[in-house]
Amino acid sequence: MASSEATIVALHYLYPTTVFAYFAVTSLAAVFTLQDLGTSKGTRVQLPGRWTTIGLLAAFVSAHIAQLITTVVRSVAGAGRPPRDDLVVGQLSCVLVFGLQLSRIYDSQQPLWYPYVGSWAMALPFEVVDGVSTWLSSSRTASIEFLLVNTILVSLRCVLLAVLLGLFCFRCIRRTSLILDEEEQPLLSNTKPPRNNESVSQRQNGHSIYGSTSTSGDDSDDRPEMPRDRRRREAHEAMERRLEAGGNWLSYAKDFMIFFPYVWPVGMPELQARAAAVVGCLLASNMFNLLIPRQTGLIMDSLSGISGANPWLAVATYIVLRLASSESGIELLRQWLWIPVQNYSNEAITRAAYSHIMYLSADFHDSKSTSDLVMAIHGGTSISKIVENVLLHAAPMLIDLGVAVVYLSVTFGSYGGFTTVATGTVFFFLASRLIAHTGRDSRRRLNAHFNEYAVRNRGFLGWSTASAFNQLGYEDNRHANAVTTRWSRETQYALRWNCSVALQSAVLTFGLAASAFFAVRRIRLGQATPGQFAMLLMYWAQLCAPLNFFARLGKSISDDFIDAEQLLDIMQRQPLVKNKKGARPLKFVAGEIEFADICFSYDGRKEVINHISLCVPPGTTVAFVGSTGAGKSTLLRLLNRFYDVTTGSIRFDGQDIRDVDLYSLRDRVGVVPQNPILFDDTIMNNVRYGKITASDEEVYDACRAASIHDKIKEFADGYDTRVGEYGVHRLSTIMSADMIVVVEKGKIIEKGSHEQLILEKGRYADLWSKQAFLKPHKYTEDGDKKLDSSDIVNDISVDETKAQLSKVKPQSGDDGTGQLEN
Ligand SMILES: Nc1ncnc2c1ncn2[C@@H]1O[C@H](COP(=O)(O)OP(=O)(O)OP(=O)(O)O)[C@@H](O)[C@H]1O
Repeated sequence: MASSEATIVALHYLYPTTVFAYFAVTSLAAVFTLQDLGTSKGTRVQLPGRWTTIGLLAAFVSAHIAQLITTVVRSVAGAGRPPRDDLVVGQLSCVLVFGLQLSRIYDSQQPLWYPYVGSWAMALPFEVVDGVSTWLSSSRTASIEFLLVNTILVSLRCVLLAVLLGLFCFRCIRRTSLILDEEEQPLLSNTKPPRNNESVSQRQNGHSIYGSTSTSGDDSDDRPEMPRDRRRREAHEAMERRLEAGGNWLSYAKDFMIFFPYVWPVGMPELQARAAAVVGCLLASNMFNLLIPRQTGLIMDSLSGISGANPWLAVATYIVLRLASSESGIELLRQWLWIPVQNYSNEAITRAAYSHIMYLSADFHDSKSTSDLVMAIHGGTSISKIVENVLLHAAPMLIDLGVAVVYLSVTFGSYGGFTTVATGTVFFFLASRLIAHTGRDSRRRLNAHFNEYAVRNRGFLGWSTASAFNQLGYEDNRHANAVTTRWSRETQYALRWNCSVALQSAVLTFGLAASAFFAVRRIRLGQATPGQFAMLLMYWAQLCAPLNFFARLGKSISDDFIDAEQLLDIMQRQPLVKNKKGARPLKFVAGEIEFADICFSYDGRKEVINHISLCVPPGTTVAFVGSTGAGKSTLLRLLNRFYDVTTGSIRFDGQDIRDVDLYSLRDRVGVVPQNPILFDDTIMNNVRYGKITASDEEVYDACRAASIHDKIKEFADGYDTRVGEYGVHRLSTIMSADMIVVVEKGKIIEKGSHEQLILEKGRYADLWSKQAFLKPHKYTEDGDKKLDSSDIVNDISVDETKAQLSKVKPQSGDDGTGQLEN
């Protein structure tokens, strides 16, 4: 008899535990393998109508609640004592497990079937066995009314489960016949394809598919997408693409392994030892988390005389434990150990990312804005945050929670364990849902905030235009709307945030209330001491932090992955222009350059350089002249191998520049670009930039060779004169060049000396006649001369200018935007 009783007790615990374990494992597997993400990999069997399922499951949960009430009423009213633990905890657990299923089905438009259907199939035999065993064990002791109600409720639950399973089977059969029908349908459906810019997440039932990190949803504004939003959207889409390609989170995370050498201090035993010691500290913290509340209980028991222990000793032990676990104890040690490891990781990632980016070729740099690159490097530090979150926070907290459940179950019986698990589960689901909602409100709030600033800035910047068009009122209104929207969203966010905090705290308080109730009951039965009650209160307060952390963990990891996405994409790129295998250093002979019938296109569609052939003999000066966009800069970029020509070849002293070592080539080619950001420095440092290790004497020699040494010496500060930004292209240099090459639409249309081209009265003369090179400079508000990036310093005298202009006859139909490169 005792053994059958024990079997029934075990059954009451086994039923919800088995179903919950199955449901949790299969749900996690579905999330992990992305099966819960909808239909992108083909249609799948759906649960019977969502609302039908919700209705049937709600009735099933209600039947459990009804049975719980019946059990409590029967025990208290009949026997005058509380019901057995297994009966109450068993029923409560069933309410929790199936209540969770209910809330998840309610939340999801297309729930994945097998975690649910599988658990219903498992529940059915448990229900039958439970019903029969209760009948057999209580038939002699219980009243006929109780047996009747119990039988009705158990039968109802069995019927509900059978209906749910039956409906699902019916669905399966119908789907099979639909598939057979579909095989006879035309291949092309009438369904509209998704819009190009529609992200995968938006295609999945209007929901974000990867948790709460959606950038879609109703947080969009009418305003144009800001760089911050664009970066986030692109990273989010890249994440979705890679997730879909990988098929599960493990494959997805595997790509991030390229960061491993930066996160884990490979080859640095001291740092590795520190990381290992940190794990020890975490385990010690886990121990303190248990020992401190326990010691509080022991103090209480010693003070009340229950335990007979020395209260002074108990308090002293408490103080020691407290100190050891505090910021002056184990925390300090942990930080001391961990900070160098953490900083190593941030430093290594930042340095590796910068280096990698700097060695990528021009195609990459031309396609990215500086802010994109800066933000990508910044986002890379999230990698170490993920590792820290998982290893240093999640793992110890999981241990804390596990210990809590076991310890409370041992001290206060199954009720104690159950209330902890139940509160934790409800809190987790509630908090993660609330976080998703507040996350959306937070994005809306931030967007409104940035919009307000943008409108205000535009208003100030465009004040003269708004005044001239008499639109100050319109701008004022626009600003007022932006401010109102921003503050209404701030209010919305603040309210939702506070409500969500209140709700979470209420769940914890109810959990505490239930635990306290069960604890008091046990103390009154003499099964626990008042000291253990004090321990419970303290322990419970300690559990809030891990619960809060876990509720945010999913979103925080997913956000960190998104932040690191851009850097991952960059780190996976390889330069398009790189050294050939076995490339030899350039052999410098005299410095002859030959463009041999070269063609080039940036995008593979539009020819930017179109069959150009040109030979530049050693020691000659060639100036490239032509309209904006003619291809002058591109020619020089090709010479420097920023890109490789599509056809033809560029030869340096007879060697194809693609065959020689890239860096030996660049050692020989000096370029001063139109926007020489790095050249706002002294003449000495500018000349030395070509060879950083050059001595002053070598710099003088180079300038003597270029016949500018004497001129530089004439300046007040000589070689220490600062050239300033954008001050290095001179008109006189172009006029005195040995050869001027006029480029138009990627072709050479004229070449010769200045005098020859002026006399030819072609395009070059045309540019002169339009005074394209002689346009007055713009002046800043302070009266300083301001140069555009493409400006050329007009350093020829007024008389010389007049003389040159008199040689050319004005012609019509020119855009007058000619520029020079030399
Ligand atoms: N990175 C790039 N990607 C795609 N197209 C480019 C890129 N750089 C230049 N182009 C295009 O190639 C053409 C030639 O540009 P290039 O800069 O060589 O002209 P340019 O003669 O030097 O003009 P400017 O005098 O204004 O500097 C233009 O149509 C330009 O828009």
